[in-house]
Amino acid sequence: MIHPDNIPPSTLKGNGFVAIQELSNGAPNWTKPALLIIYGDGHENIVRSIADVLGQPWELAASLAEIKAGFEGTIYGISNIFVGSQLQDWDGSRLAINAHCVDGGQALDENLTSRCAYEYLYTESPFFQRDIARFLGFVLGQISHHRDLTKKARTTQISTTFPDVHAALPNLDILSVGADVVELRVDLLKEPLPDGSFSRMPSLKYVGEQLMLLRQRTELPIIYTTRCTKENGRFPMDDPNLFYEYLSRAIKWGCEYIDVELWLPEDIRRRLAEHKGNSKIISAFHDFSGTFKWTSPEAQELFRRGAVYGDVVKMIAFVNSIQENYELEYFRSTIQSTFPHPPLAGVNMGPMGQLSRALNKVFTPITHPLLPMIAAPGQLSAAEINMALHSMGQMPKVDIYGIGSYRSTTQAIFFEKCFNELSLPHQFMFIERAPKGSIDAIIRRPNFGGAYINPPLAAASAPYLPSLTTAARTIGQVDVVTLRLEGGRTTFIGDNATWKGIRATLSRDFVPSAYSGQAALILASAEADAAAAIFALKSLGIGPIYTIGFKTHGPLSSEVDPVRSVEDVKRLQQPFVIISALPAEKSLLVVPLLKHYRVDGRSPGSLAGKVFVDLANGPRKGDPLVIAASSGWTAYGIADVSAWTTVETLRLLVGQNVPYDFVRLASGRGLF
Ligand SMILES: O=C1C[C@@](O)(C(=O)O)C[C@@H](O)[C@@H]1O
Repeated sequence: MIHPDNIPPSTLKGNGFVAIQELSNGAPNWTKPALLIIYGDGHENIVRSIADVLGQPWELAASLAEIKAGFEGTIYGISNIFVGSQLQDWDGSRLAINAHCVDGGQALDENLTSRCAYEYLYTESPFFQRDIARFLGFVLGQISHHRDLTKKARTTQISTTFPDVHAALPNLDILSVGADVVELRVDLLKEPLPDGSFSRMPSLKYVGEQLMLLRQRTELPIIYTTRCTKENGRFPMDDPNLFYEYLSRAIKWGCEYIDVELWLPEDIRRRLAEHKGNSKIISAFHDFSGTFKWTSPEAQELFRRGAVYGDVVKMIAFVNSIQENYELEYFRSTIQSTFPHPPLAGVNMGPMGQLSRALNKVFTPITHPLLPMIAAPGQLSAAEINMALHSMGQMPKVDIYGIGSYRSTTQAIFFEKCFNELSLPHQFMFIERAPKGSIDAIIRRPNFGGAYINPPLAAASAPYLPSLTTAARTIGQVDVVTLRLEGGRTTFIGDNATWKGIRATLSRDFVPSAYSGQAALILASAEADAAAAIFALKSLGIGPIYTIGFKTHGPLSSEVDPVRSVEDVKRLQQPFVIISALPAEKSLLVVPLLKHYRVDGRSPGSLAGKVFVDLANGPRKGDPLVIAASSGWTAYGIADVSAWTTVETLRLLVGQNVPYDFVRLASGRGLF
């Protein structure tokens, strides 16, 4: 492992406001962050929105002295007019975020930008609460895409080459099917000038707004790239400080990844590493000469240098022969056996290098037919890579099963669509199962490659699945079966994706710490119907859970208490989240509770942003979601949860990332 001598850990940013602790039972214990929000004149609403997303109370203040004397758990907002020069000697006791509304016509105050730890660019119309949740979740260290991606067997990055992100938006969902990360080629952006021409380089204002736009529309983490002219980009190389300026701003904007070219002076790369906060650095090296040698000592040295500041090291060379792919593979295996960290993304450019694009496993750059141009010679699409892998025996064709009731046949059609879109070789088969029928015979079929089961299987009824994930065992239900090859033997693993679907739904518009220590109320006719929801809530560090209609007995029962009477309801801690797992015909029973605990988040000091999830599936008389929304709840239905569950299921079964919005788009209204 390579350790830079003089680099402090990645939390250098100094946003030590959030203590991230994993409790012994695995549930996180998030501390409520202390924030100071600077808002533009007339845009104080953003303070309430941010507090909503955090599940914390808020106040507006007229001076920093007032804020310093205030409660730590309260989110304070101060107008950029009042704050003036006071920020100059801000003691950092709260993380300062400059919230700038780009559609208000107000100019950005660069002085404020430089004094704040982060800058949140947003639009009021349209307004995206989920974008705030994503930004805060990331900068506060509560969400780490990188941690999840490093666990994935293969990852890809789609290199967008649009001069203006607006052009990408209509097709973004389709473009990103199969991609794990999206790259914004900042150097390829073309900022129009009033005279109809384009500026030599996009201004920071233009770049910030383009980044904001992209982030509002994709759930994928973003790589922010300023590729220089020598490495097939357009960023001029005469002033390296320009790279510092653009890249350090990307860190302030909360970009998940920044691409830092290795030719940049050491001082610039070091300073970026020292201030990267939760952003990750991709150290990038490109050689277009056609003479680069993977077998040379120089190649090893380049990796070592990249590894000093890089969380990922990317090395890319133009090649002229197929032989050079074998040399790259040898280089890759040597590097991987010598340095467990950081991961190497190594590919060859040019038609002769395409083999390496199929073999590389870390952040493989991909293109898509809908992009205006390829970002580098020889780039392949996700579908082309899958076909190549299959033809080389690296992705054998298997049968993936959908096992379920008639109702889940539309889900089956969606799976087939995805397999086609990604050119996966697998065959999809749907099998109807009697409600309590065994699936033993199915998993023993010769070409079985995995299955989803909807409705799920009771874990206790499936002794033929000896290996269960912790989630499946604790929840007591299996909704996905995957295969693992161990020592030449195949093991079947029973997993549960539903809890992840529920958790993803809960985290869409609220950060994880919003749930910690808060009360939840769950309604169901039986424990089994609510188990995945309880597990999801516990994974977010929720406080007490109250149940109505059932009692818990198994491993989920700690800190879960049944509500017995109306008197009990009156005494309960106000729930931050209500989940109804009642059957469709009973789903209106939740309505009095939604009304009783109606949300009033408009006034300062009050705790807003409460969540209602209705898991009912099927025809019913009235819709509690409508009533919940009109009582101030942020409400989600089974379509949301099922779409997220499908995203998770696809990841588990075929290792491919398909965005939530694509699932919603491609499955129409009838998925569930
Ligand atoms: O670094 C890379 C890799 C790349 O050059 C390629 O070869 O696919 C494409 C670029 O957009 C990206 O920044």
